[in-house]
Amino acid sequence: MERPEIGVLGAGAFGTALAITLARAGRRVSLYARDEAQVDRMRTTGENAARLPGVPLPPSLRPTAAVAEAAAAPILLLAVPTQTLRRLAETQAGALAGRTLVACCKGVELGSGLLPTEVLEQAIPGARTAVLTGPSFAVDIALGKPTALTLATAHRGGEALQAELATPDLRLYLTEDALGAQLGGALKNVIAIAAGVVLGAGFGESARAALMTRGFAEIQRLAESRGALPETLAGLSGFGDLVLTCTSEKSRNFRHGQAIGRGELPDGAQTVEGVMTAHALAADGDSDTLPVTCMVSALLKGQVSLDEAKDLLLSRPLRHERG
Ligand SMILES: NC(=O)C1=CN([C@@H]2O[C@H](COP(=O)(O)OP(=O)(O)OC[C@H]3O[C@@H](n4cnc5c(N)ncnc54)[C@H](O)[C@@H]3O)[C@@H](O)[C@H]2O)C=CC1
Ligand SMILES: O=C(CO)COP(=O)(O)O
Repeated sequence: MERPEIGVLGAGAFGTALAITLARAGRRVSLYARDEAQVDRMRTTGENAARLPGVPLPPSLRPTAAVAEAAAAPILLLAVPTQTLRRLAETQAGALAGRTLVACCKGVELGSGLLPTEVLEQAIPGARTAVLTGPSFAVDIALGKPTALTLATAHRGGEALQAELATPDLRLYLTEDALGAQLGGALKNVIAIAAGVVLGAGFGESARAALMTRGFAEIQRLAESRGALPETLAGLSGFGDLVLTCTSEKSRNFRHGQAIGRGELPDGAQTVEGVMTAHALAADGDSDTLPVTCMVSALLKGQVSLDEAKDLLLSRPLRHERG
């Protein structure tokens, strides 16, 4: 029996990489981009030069500018930035209804404080949702390098979905803790900005390790207070992604922080999820429970200087390590 087609909505770096690995594994995949010119270029050149230059699109991958064509598939991967997810879901609610919707984004929505699956469930009542998250750079997935991710869904049918989305290069670990998986993925971007600031400002790798440790404690504190499972946070979508994003210059969040730490202007054209997520969480939190997040938000808004941020980041009051 032929396996169902998969629709990927959003032809950025991550959506294109996921479409490529699935198509390479023999799946029929349609990749929706809202920009017709981009679709024409992908069809004629056989690559997504804007986001993943040099990686060929397999023949079973069909770029399309018709959302209904991609959304005809029973499983849809929504690979757009968190802050644009609601608009996509609301404007295409009819086409998305009745499908399995897999959020492939990491962040917290500004204003509502909601996580991606919560946004989808609000925009499309009764939606069957999941989230695909964890440590992976799009370029690694696209090039067929081995990657392990978390597939999280609180709905039934997780095993079947796992079987549909796993590829030889993309190993998927299943959990029902969609809350923990999403909070880990959202917060690690904020900590990665802070890690970039620390290195960019020349505070050194030892300071970054201290910051990552405190950042991880912050992720655990917030997520567990909301009911996430500790093992989720210790897994790929939490600790795993924190390590990758805080230690690689391939990360846009890390590079964003690095530029700020160096006193340079960050590249405003990139998707840097941690910026809005920091503001969203800081709006709702306080510097006792979310010290790094609140500091990153204040630094990004220009409310504290780099020197003040350094003190806040690295010179916390002496106390017991477990505190
Ligand atoms: N790039 C990476 O290595 C990874 C990215 N992610 C996550 O994937 C999500 C997307 O990031 P990227 O693909 O890297 O960003 P990107 O900036 O490369 O692409 C975002 C794409 O979304 C499209 N888009 C925005 N609003 C849309 C709408 N309403 N309808 C259709 N398309 C729309 C844009 O045109 C753009 O092509 C983010 O949440 C990111 O954290 C997750 C893992 C790895
Ligand atoms: O989420 C990612 C790695 O897992 C990609 O990180 P950036 O969005 O910082 O590039």
